[in-house]
Amino acid sequence: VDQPLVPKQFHLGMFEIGRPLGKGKFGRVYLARERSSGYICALKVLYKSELQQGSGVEKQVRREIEIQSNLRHPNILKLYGHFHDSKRIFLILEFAGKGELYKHLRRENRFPEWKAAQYIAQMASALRYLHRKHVIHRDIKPENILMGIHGEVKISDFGWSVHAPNNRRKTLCGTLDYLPPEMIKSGSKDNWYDEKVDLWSLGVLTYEFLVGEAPFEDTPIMTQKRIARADMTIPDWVSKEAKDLIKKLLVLDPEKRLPLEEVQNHPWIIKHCVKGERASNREKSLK
Ligand SMILES: Cc1nn(C)cc1-c1nc2c(-c3cnn(Cc4ccccc4)c3)c(Cl)cnc2[nH]1
Repeated sequence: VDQPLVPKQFHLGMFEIGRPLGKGKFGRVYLARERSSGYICALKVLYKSELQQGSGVEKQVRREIEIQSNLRHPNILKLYGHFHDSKRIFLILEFAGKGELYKHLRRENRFPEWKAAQYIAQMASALRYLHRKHVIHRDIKPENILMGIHGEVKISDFGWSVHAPNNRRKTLCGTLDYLPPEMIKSGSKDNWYDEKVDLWSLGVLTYEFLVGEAPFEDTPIMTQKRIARADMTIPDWVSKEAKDLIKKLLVLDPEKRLPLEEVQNHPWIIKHCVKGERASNREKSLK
C-alpha cells in the first residue's frame, strides 16, 4: 500500500476541506481529505497574523512541528506534514475519530475505574515513549487528549512540549490545575525541572478521570497554595488501589514520584488492563 501523506511538498489544493472539527486558542481544525489518496486527516489552520503577536506562540508552533513530526506511537496524534501560504500555516494531523476526550469526560461526568485505568495505561505508554526521546509534554490535561475510533487515547497539542531538562518559565496562561509545584514556584531563578513534571500531571489526570474534577481546583491563588502543599482529598468511594496510585504520583519531590514503568505495573492498572487468562482463552475459543 503506497504510504499516503508522505510527499515532501504539500499545498492546499491537495485537500478537500470538510466540516470544522473545533477551534483552539490559536487556529481552527477542519476535517480534510487528501485528493489523490482519499486519506482522511485533520487540517489545523493557524493565521500568521495571530501568531506574530509576539507572545512566543510562533516558537511554540515551530516546536510543535519539530517535535510532533518525529513521533510515532499509537497514543500520540500523528503530524504528517505542514505547509504555509502568505497568510496561514497548515498542520496535517491524524484524524481522531471520536474527538476530544474532555467532551466525553464532561458528558459522562467521570469515568468508571476500568475505563480510567485503560486510559491511564495508554497515557503512561505514550509518556514512556516521549521521555525515552527526552521530550517533556508539560501540558497533559483532558483538553489535550483526543480519542481514536477504537476508543484509544491520543495525546495532541505539543505546543508546550520541550526537550528535557528545561527551566523555561511557562507563561502561565490557562489552567494551573495540572502544573506541578516545581513549575509554579516563583522566586528562585533556577526552576530546573525534567520529565517528572508529566508524572505529576498524570496523577492529576487520574484523579480527574475518577472524580470528575481536578484535585486542586479552586481560585487561582488557592490552587497554587494547594498544589505547593499537595493538599487534596480523595473521595472515599475511590478504590484503595486507585487512591494508592494517585498518592504515588502527586508527590511534591519529583524524584519520589512513581516511575512510568511502575505505573504500568501498578495493581490498579494490572487489575483493569491485563486480560485474565480466562478472558483471553474465552476470546480465543470464540474465534
Ligand atoms: C470534534 C470531533 N468530533 N469527532 C467525531 C471527531 C472530532 C475530532 N476533532 C479533532 C481534532 C481537533 C478538533 N479541535 N481540536 C482542538 C483544537 C483546535 C484548534 C487548535 C488547537 C486545538 C482538535 C484533531 Cl486535531 C484531530 N482529530 C479530530 N477529530
